[in-house]
Amino acid sequence: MIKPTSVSTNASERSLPRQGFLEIENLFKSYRTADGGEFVVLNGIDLTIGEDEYISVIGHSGCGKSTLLKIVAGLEKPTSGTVWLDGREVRKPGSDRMMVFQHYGLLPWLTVRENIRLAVDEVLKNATRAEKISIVNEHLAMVNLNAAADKYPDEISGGMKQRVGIARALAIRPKMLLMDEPFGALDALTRGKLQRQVLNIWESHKQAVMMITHDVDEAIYMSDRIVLMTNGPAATIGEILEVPFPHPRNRQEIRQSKEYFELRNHALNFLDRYFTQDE
Ligand SMILES: Nc1ncnc2c1ncn2[C@@H]1O[C@H](COP(=O)(O)OP(=O)(O)OP(=O)(O)O)[C@@H](O)[C@H]1O
Repeated sequence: MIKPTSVSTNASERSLPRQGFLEIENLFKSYRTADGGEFVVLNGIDLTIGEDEYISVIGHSGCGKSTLLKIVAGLEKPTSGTVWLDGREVRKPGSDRMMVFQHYGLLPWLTVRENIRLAVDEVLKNATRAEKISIVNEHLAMVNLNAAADKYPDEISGGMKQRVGIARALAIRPKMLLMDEPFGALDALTRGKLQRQVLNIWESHKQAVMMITHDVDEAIYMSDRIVLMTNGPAATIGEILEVPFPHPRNRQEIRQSKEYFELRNHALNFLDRYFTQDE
């Protein structure tokens, strides 16, 4: 039997001391419409994420997942509410949070190595040249890209480009990794391999991760908790599901279990319920 963890929006609870590494408190986001009205995207999001917790966010298209991630990244401002990271309010982008996008965001005129190096130069300003070279090499190796280090983005596959994006994000040692459908553009085989690679890295250097996905199996395989969002407009968190499998996980093994089946069905039923309401 799947028991969603409670989703609290009780104001009195928010005055308790902060316990999470990332704390999203009573977050609202709306946009002005052309006719001067208000389009509410996020309607009161409360979420706490632990220092080494891997969280997935699932919801129907347009419900506001990317908006939520961009607010945590500091790329968008909330209309009201607050995001705290490690006790400090998030007001703008910072090197303590790195984003990985679905469409890579690599600079085409730089090689794989130079793309990673650029981020390291920008952020780790006090590192020596030798330290920077060693960080870049370490992260190239982490995602098995040594052989492609001197190639340009045009000369490598989509899966390899995504590995460069991940290496670049990790190389600056952020406190938190924010991933917006990082495997969404990849074929199934490459996606599976890269999911495992990201988990290997995360299992050896645990950190807070918030990942948007449309794939329930990916969310169960990778994350500690799954945040299910209701449909937009005015989306909020519907349920949060605990994933009961310890890391490291074996995809084939967990898929055989009754808990996997129940969790998957619970998440899919939640999404179906909201989809049906839309029709
Ligand atoms: N700058 C903006 N101005 C006005 N509306 C916006 C803006 N950015 C996003 N929206 C609207 O906010 C809603 C949520 O968008 P968002 O991209 O966060 O959804 P999403 O859940 O990530 O969608 P998808 O799964 O399709 O990527 C959408 O209706 C979108 O049109």
